[in-house]
Amino acid sequence: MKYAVLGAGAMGLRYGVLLQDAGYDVDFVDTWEPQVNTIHEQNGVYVSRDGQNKRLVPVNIYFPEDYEGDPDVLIIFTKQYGLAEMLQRCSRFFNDRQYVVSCMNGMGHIEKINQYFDKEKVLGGTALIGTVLNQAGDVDFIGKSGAGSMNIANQTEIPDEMTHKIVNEFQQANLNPNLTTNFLGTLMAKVVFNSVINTLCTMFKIRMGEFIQSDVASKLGVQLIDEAFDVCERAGITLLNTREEEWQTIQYVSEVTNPLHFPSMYQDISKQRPTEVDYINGYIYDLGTQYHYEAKTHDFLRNLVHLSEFAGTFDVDSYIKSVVATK
Ligand SMILES: NC(=O)C1=CN([C@@H]2O[C@H](COP(=O)(O)OP(=O)(O)OC[C@H]3O[C@@H](n4cnc5c(N)ncnc54)[C@H](OP(=O)(O)O)[C@@H]3O)[C@@H](O)[C@H]2O)C=CC1
Ligand SMILES: CC(C)(CO)C(=O)C(=O)O
Repeated sequence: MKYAVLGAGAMGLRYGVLLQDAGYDVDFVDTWEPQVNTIHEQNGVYVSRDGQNKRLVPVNIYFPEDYEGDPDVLIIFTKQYGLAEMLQRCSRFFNDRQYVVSCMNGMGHIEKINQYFDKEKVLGGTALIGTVLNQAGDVDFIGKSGAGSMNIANQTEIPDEMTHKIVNEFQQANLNPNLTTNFLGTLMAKVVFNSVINTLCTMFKIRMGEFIQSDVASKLGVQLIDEAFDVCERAGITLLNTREEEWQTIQYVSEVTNPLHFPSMYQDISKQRPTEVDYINGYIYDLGTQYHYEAKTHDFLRNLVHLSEFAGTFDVDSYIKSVVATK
């Protein structure tokens, strides 16, 4: 099948390059000018694995307005806050035959995708696959080949022929897809995962493997998992895992699959970009309030991450000068 990846950042490049390596036809579409221009200038994207064996992979990349392809499947990997613009700019090449797969972190994307695609065509997924965009045109695949895995579910919860075809091609690309029939439970299980690992590693600027070595890792993780599960139970969402399994997944991915990974939220903070925390811890808190439950730890962490975003972009020199001048 022919794929178009909308959002050729870290994860879009990972999925697209792996599918291309497996022999499938892939185009990339991005709105970030340095990314598209650098990849054109270099005649490809530099791809390494755990920082080693850098190779130049030729890829076709376009701005949305220049793309003339006719893809069967769209793979969407923007940040939550960048999705609306991407969809709007790409809508000229959407049609009702296309299927959409998105394994973005957080919640909020499905409603936006449904403004353009019926739920029969939408597959939501989650990726336990760490990837880092070093700079425009240069991406690092974290973990050994085939080490990560993903879950995927139809929004209708009824897999059709096309679903099995997509899952099969993702399998050929070494993405280790696991097809489930619990849409919200699948997506929310990853939100819970990210609400622990992304947020805490970002706050303390540590890798997943460092976090999990700490004596307090399980105490912190279990508290956040418990609150998130309390919210989901009230909202009638049956998560894919039990509370214990969720913590075991965090342990396994941090120790075995991705110990060297700085979660994507940390990457955002370090590049002085906004984070997705409102769509992760913030989503859990906001969902809880609809059921008269306050997930206070999630709200507190959300605000700490916002403080960190603020501190990262705050112009300290000008502030000190202005304070000194008024004295
Ligand atoms: N990285 C990871 O390990 C994982 C990430 N995810 C999730 O996947 C989704 C995509 O994340 P990811 O691929 O990491 O995101 P990236 O930030 O690497 O890329 C997303 C988009 O952001 C824009 N962009 C990237 N870098 C910059 C920059 N320095 N300045 C301005 N714009 C930039 C790009 O274009 P444009 O402006 O067109 O959007 C890009 O397509 C998110 O929901 C994330 O949480 C899920 C699992 C793992
Ligand atoms: C931690 C990870 C890779 C999941 O394993 C992730 O979702 C992220 O970096 O945002």
